[in-house]
Amino acid sequence: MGSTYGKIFKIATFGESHGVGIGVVIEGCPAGVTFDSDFIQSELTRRKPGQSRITTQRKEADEFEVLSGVFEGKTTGTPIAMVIRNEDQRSKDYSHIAAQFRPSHADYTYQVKYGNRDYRGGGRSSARETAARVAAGALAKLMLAELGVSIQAYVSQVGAMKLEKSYQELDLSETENNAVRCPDPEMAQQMFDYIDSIRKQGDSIGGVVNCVVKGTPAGWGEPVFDKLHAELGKAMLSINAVKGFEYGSGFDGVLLPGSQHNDAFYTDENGNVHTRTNHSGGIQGGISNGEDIYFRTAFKPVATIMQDQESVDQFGNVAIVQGKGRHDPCVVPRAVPIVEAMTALVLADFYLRNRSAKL
Ligand SMILES: Cc1cc2nc3c(=O)[nH]c(=O)nc-3n(C[C@H](O)[C@H](O)[C@H](O)COP(=O)(O)O)c2cc1C
Ligand SMILES: C=C(O[C@@H]1CC(C(=O)O)=C[C@@H](OP(=O)(O)O)[C@H]1O)C(=O)O
Repeated sequence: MGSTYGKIFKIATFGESHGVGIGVVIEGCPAGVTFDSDFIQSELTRRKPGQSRITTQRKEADEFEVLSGVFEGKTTGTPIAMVIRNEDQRSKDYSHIAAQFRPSHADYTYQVKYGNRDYRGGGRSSARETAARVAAGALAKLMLAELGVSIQAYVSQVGAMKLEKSYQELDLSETENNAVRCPDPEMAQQMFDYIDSIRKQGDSIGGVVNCVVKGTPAGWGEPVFDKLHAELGKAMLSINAVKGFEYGSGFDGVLLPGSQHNDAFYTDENGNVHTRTNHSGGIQGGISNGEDIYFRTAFKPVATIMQDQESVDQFGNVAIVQGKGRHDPCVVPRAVPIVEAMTALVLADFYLRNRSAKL
């Protein structure tokens, strides 16, 4: 079983990329959440491999089976187990890394830590594991939707190609209309062509996924260690290939003096407190303030490229690792539903934790 994530709404994942399958056990999901299988399946379909020319060509249906915790379309409050069987493993692509290490993948560190690693498809280190998170995250999204919270992520950058518009200036309903998942159709086409050219060169490229959460009431989060932004950061940094996280004004916030950075409060016509700007990214002191929560997550160019690379074998001898197999030239299009799922897991957990904060 993988380490658990979450305090009340908890998940643990299991499985390897080239084993029998992968799956998730969810604990702490309240009874009575409508278990919309079609929605959960559609989220898995957004993440699955083989979606287009610019993703890995591994073909997986990623259909899930529920083993427990659901009765007559509703959660029962008992552990929910979901499993997805692997169908299209091609393990011979990995024979050469049984005793060698791909630069910047997890082969070396798993070897050092465990001494016994399933090298086929990277085993447990493969991003295939994120399908299990997406299944759990989809259920968390369903719960949050009942509370009026919605989460939307999109690709904002591929290599140096960057959307300069803020999420308020974009039509986010365009995001799912192209293979890149960039809401600006023109930019999406340029990004697609660029990723495709990188793929043809046998190389890879990184990118950024932005995420916006609407409808979070003020008061979710914890004041000290488990601050809402700290848990979001941990959730994002736990996704394969993630190198950076920033929320609200992020690193650019250092450019403004406090007089411009502070988010002035006002009360609207309905008597609700809001802020005029939102450099805080919807979080102050680790607790949501009711404004939109927004953040950015940076993904590196993936390790496995179709080129020979300098490395060593497990005895420390020089080795040239060949690039083989089916890989994502750029992960961000498929990372969008993963970012959303991890966000949903964090927020579902904080909703449940917040319920005991005051009488
Ligand atoms: C959606 C997604 C797809 C990925 N696809 C690949 C891939 O095809 N080939 C690869 O080498 N790495 C891929 N990765 C990244 C590796 O899983 C990751 O680099 C590896 O586990 C090492 O972890 P680290 O990069 O976080 O240190 C992918 C990551 C994500 C999020
Ligand atoms: C299988 C998936 O993506 C895989 C993620 C991955 C990696 O190293 O992370 C490497 C490739 O694995 P394989 O060679 O076994 O096909 C990708 O295809 C998936 O996301 O479901």
